[in-house]
Amino acid sequence: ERWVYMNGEYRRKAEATVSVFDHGFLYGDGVFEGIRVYEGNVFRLREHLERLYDSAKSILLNIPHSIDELEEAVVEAVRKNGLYNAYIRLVVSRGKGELCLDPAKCADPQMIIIVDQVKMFPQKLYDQGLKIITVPTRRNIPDALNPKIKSLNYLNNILVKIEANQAGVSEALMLNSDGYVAEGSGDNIFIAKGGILYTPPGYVGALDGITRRAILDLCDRLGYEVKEQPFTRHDVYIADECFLTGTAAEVIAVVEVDGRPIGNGQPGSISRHLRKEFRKLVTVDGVQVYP
Ligand SMILES: Cc1ncc(COP(=O)(O)O)c(CNc2cccc(C(=O)O)c2)c1O
Repeated sequence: ERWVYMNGEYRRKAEATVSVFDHGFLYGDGVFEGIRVYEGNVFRLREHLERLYDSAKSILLNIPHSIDELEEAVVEAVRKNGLYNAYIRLVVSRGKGELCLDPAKCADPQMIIIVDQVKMFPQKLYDQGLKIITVPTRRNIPDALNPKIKSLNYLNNILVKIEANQAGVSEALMLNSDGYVAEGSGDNIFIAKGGILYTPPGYVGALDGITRRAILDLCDRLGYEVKEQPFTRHDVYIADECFLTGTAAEVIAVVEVDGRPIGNGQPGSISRHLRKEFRKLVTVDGVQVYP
């Protein structure tokens, strides 16, 4: 039986409900984080919380807790559920309001912490690599709804997921309005060419992924050169390797994009190496829940 943290108290899953007048439900007015627990370690919890507060600040949503209090609440929620390997969904919604957009009419933001089992890609996709496509749906332009804000507004991503489903693939890439590769529906992208790694810089318009940052740190430590510069679908097609990074995906190789085999069509040596090293990182880099 799972416990859900809601605004300072725990409720059973069945009682963990929000009002139909909650603007998170009505308009996607809120922010969230997806975090993983590995063997009792909440991977990079502080970085996730800092991003949550940045996203909230950007939409002028006040989180009624300090970041230290929230860190404590997350650790406590994991402990309360007695899980060592889990997926945490942190949600802050604008809260109950009137049937109009005005956030000023919402008095009590909802602070929710869900702790549950992890849903991942099947192991065979890690061994064989993903076949993905690029889709016509572009990533939100930064001067509309900035893709760096991890908001509850995931329709841009869901539309991409629908196009992936229609094409019978498990992930799809969005371009930005200039035609440069931005990211997947729920993950960041890296390619490798001639031993050098490339990943889109922030200004292309993508979520500043925590896993992406962890891979950049790993590349630094392992001596892989990484260039944060824009690239196109062509650059992906002719790359030696391609892989995606994200809390759910972790590090997963891409072996085909729009029908073009990437490299020799097998997961590449760099992505295999980085995935191995990443798996070592996740049990130590973060906050331990249990003594
Ligand atoms: C649009 C987008 N881009 C990149 C990432 C990777 O960011 P992190 O490395 O910080 O996770 C995300 C995060 N995507 C994400 C996070 C947690 C769960 C799920 C899910 O598909 O259930 C998806 C995302 O939603």
